[in-house]
Amino acid sequence: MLKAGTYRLFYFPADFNYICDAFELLVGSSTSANNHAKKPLATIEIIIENYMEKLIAPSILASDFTRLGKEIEMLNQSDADYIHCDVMDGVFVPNISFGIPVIGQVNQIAQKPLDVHLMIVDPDRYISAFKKAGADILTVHYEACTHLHRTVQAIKDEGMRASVCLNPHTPVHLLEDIVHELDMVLLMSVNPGFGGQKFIEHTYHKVAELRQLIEKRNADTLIEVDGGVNYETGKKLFEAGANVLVAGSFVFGSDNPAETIHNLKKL
Ligand SMILES: O=C(CO)[C@@H](O)[C@H](O)COP(=O)(O)O
Repeated sequence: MLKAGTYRLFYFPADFNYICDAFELLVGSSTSANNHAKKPLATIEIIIENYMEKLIAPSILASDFTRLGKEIEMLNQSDADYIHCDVMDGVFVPNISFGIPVIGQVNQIAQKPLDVHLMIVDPDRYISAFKKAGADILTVHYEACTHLHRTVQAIKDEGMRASVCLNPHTPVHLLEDIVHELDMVLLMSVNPGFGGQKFIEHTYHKVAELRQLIEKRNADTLIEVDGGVNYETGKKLFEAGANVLVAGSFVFGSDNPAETIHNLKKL
C-alpha cells in the first residue's frame, strides 16, 4: 500500500494508462459499514511529468572516412546517444556506402550503441552477420521486406533491437499491426541514399500520426527521424513527438561537431 504523500512520476505518453491502473491497485480503497461508497485509504498527490528523453544519433555517412577512428572517438566523448551507420547497397537506393567489415571495425572502438540502418534489398540474408559485426539496433525498410513480421522476429531472436523504416511516400498506418512489436520506427525525412538533402515538411505530420498510433497500441516504440535535421527542423520534430534525431551533414559539417550534438540534445 502507498503511504500518504507526494509522488513524482516520469512517464512516456504511452505509459499513462498503465500508471493510472497501477496507482489504483497500489492505493486501494475501503468500504465502511454504513456507507457503501468506496473511500481512499490514503491521500496522495501525484506530480506527473511528461518525460521524453531527446536522443541524438549522428550519422557517420557524413564523417571524414580518412579519419573515421578519430570521428568515432569524438562521438564517444560527445553527448551522442547512438552511432548511426547507413548501409547502402546500390540497389534499394542509388548509392553504395559501407558494409559489414566497416561496422565491425567501428564496433571495436565505439562506446555507444550502433544504430544500423539497412538500405538494402532482402535484408534477412544479413541479420546474423550484422549482429556479429556489433549492431545493437537493426533497422530494415518496410519497402524491402515481404514478410516483415518474420524479419522483425529474426532481428529480436539475434538479441538486437528491431526497427522498421518508412520512406517518405509510405504511410504510417501500414505499421498498425506491427508497431507494438517494434523497438523503434525510423521515418525518412528525405529520400534515402544521400546525405545533405532538403527536409520534407510532411514529416512533422507523420511523426504526430505515428505518436498517436503508438499510444493507441499502448506501445513504447521510439520514433527516430532521419534526413535534413538541423536546429530548426530538430526542434519541431521533438515537439511533434520524435524521440531520436539522426543528423549527418549538420553535425559533421559544423565547426564543432561535439558542440552541435550537445545543442541538438538541448532543443
Ligand atoms: O540515411 C540517410 C540518407 O539515406 C541519412 O542518415 C543521411 O546520412 C543523413 O542525412 P543528413 O543529416 O546529412 O541530411
